[in-house]
Amino acid sequence: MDRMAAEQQIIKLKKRIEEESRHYYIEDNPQITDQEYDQMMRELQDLEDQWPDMVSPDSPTQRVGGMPLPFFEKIVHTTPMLSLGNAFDENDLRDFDRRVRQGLGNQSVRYVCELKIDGLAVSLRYENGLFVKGATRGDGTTGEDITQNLRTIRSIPLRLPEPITMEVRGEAFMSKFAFDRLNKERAEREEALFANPRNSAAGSLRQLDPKIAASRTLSTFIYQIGEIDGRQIDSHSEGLTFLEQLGFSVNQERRTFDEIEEVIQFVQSWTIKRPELSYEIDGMVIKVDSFAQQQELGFTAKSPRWAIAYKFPAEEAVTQLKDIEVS
Ligand SMILES: NC(=O)c1c(N)nc(OC2CCCC2)nc1O[C@@H]1CCC[C@@H]1O
Repeated sequence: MDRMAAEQQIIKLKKRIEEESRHYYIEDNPQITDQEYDQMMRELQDLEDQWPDMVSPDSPTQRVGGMPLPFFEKIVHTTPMLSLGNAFDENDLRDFDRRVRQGLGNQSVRYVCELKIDGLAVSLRYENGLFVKGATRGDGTTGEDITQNLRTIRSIPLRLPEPITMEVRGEAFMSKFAFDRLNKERAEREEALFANPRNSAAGSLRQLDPKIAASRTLSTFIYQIGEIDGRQIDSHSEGLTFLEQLGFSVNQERRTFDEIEEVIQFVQSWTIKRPELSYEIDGMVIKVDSFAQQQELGFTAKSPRWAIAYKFPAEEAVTQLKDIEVS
């Protein structure tokens, strides 16, 4: 195969692999067999070995980085990654709604209600459409640069369909199935077990060797646009739809409501349906949808006045005690 043909074939393979990855990791609906996928990856790897100058950072062969790092660099977030105030019962949600309506001088309010994914908050930076940097939340202002570990997560696009410069935030997590499988493997190797999926996701992303992170099946749900060049987005729900169009994994269980009583019904329904999910949630997040209204409401010292986390009642206390971090 001559250079021109190789270049065309590499472009074609990257496009096909990208599409199949989205079907498999984002839509959870694979269109080809694992063997066919592996075959395409092998063909791409062979071509890149023959034509090394044709390897680009967004190639799926470049997800698992090189050498383990000696330590993680610190990163200061361009905009702080906020924490959330908590609501523990329905009346706390009604109080939140009252504060919001007072703050808005009794305008009508639309809420977006989301599952609160029980994982590790991460920030992803894209420049001209390329994934360039990823960090843990840290203390909300300064996090750790875990770019090479985040690159191994298949649901994180290495390149966006448009050359956008933006930052997005979301939760990296491990599904219940992946968690059970990992602990089974660790038990067989007589290694300490992870107490829960959140700890196993955090422990996996804090591995200095990207090959270990790559061996752990991690997922993401992206839930916020940080800064973004140019584009005009007026509401949180619009932002989430935009994130989906860019190929991010965005949780589908979100709903919008105009009354807090409807939010309360929805929250109660998930308190019951929670065990059916393939991943762990520790509550719900309720946000004022309009960005103009979010701006009007502003922030307290550490969290937005326009959002609140409803925390599900803790399961029997003993499960909380087990929650001891393993390395
Ligand atoms: N864990 C979640 O599913 C989640 C979510 N669905 N939405 C947000 O919204 C952010 C942006 C505005 C304030 C918090 N945050 C979430 O988790 C955060 C990460 C750190 C504190 C909260 O747990």
